[in-house]
Amino acid sequence: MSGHATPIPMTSRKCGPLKGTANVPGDKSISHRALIFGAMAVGETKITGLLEGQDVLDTAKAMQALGADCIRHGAGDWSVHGVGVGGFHEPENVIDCGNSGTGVRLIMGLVATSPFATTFTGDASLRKRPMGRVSDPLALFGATCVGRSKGRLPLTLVGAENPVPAEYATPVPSAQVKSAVLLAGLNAPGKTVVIEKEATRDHTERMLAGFGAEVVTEEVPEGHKITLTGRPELTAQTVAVPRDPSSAAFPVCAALLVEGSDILVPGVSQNTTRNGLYTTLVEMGADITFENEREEGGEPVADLRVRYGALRGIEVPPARAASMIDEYPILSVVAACATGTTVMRGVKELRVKESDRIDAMARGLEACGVKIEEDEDTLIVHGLGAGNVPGGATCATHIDHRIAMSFLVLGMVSQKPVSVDDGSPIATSFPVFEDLMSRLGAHISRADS
Ligand SMILES: O=C(O)C1=C[C@@H](OP(=O)(O)O)[C@@H](O)[C@H](O)C1
Ligand SMILES: C=C(OP(=O)(O)O)C(=O)O
Repeated sequence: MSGHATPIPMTSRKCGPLKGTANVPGDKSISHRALIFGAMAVGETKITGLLEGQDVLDTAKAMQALGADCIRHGAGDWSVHGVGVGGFHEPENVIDCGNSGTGVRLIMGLVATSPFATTFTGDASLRKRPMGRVSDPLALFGATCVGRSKGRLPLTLVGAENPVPAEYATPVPSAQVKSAVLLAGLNAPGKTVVIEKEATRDHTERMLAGFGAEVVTEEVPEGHKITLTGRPELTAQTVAVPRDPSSAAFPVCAALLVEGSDILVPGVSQNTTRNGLYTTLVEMGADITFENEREEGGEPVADLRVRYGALRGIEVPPARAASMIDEYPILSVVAACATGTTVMRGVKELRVKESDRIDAMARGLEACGVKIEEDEDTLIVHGLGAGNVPGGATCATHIDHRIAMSFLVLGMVSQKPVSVDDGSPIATSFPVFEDLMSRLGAHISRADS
């Protein structure tokens, strides 16, 4: 049964200017998909820059359990020997996706059109998250799911023996739901269609095309329509994973807030379905330059030069939410240190992430002396201005890596240190966070050190 590591309390305190180069790890979304597509392709897929965070390692184990061989050659350097579309076998044991919503939801899609049973579980955070948003559309292909009440994990999915293609309009903006449907569609005959009102991250569509599937995205009155032709032959590829803009957000925001900082964050994906935070920070007055813009591994990337400067609160357009969904926790820290009010609306999806992120940030910021307002779909932060956040609290992270990293960034600029009750979940997405931030000049310590 999935557990979760022994809690690691951590504290972050005021530091001098952050300086140097921050080589953040590979993109988590692309890393999951590189392993999954490699597992479904014929031949050997070579991956460089793979994120070796626990979420991605759990997906590698799952691919292995389904019959694909995932081999590590060195840091971030992996190969996958795929079994071809429809070539998976029934796993002998429960698939444990740990803390990863992306892992479990994409793999549910992957096995929904294969004629065997797969049982999924995860840690205490993942077992609270809604899976009905994926099992509902997968039923259209002929799959059945039995889980705990409200579709919670553990659940068993029995894949369709004679899958039929499906057409599905996603009721929530979710790349995980979209991807689960498209992955199921790969082993169904005919055309599978997903319609989403707002564009969400498009790594699945890009990678489907890159591995040789026929996939067409069109603008229609309802939003974006993606049509996939089923039962393609996917051919093994070489995948260079760009650096993760969601991980880069932490050193970038820390450098914007810590007086005198000047850092370089090279090779960060600037995919427009992911870069909403950077647009928002620039609107707040951030000194970020996007240097050496180029294409790497099929994604637009840039080197970010980031310098400290005063920031002002803004109203974040709700239409931008999907492109910065994982960045609201760190944005709310930036907002607390800006002058004026930052209004974040249209963010209710944050309530079903690794934790209820609106609640987790609101309670922690309040404990650190920041005034906030919230409702089901909104978080409003009343900024105190640079250097004026009192801090001095221990914030609960609720098994959520982004909450832990956000409060540790706050500790770098608050008057008194900020602690988190458990920094262990940071290893799911950014295992080198402490080391990387310390090299830049941050003071982060563990309770036992
Ligand atoms: O598809 C993906 O890789 C992801 C999609 C997003 O989740 P939703 O699909 O739930 O919005 C995001 O929050 C998550 O970190 C990664
Ligand atoms: C929401 C996240 O991941 P997942 O849904 O894959 O657990 C995240 O990394 O912020």
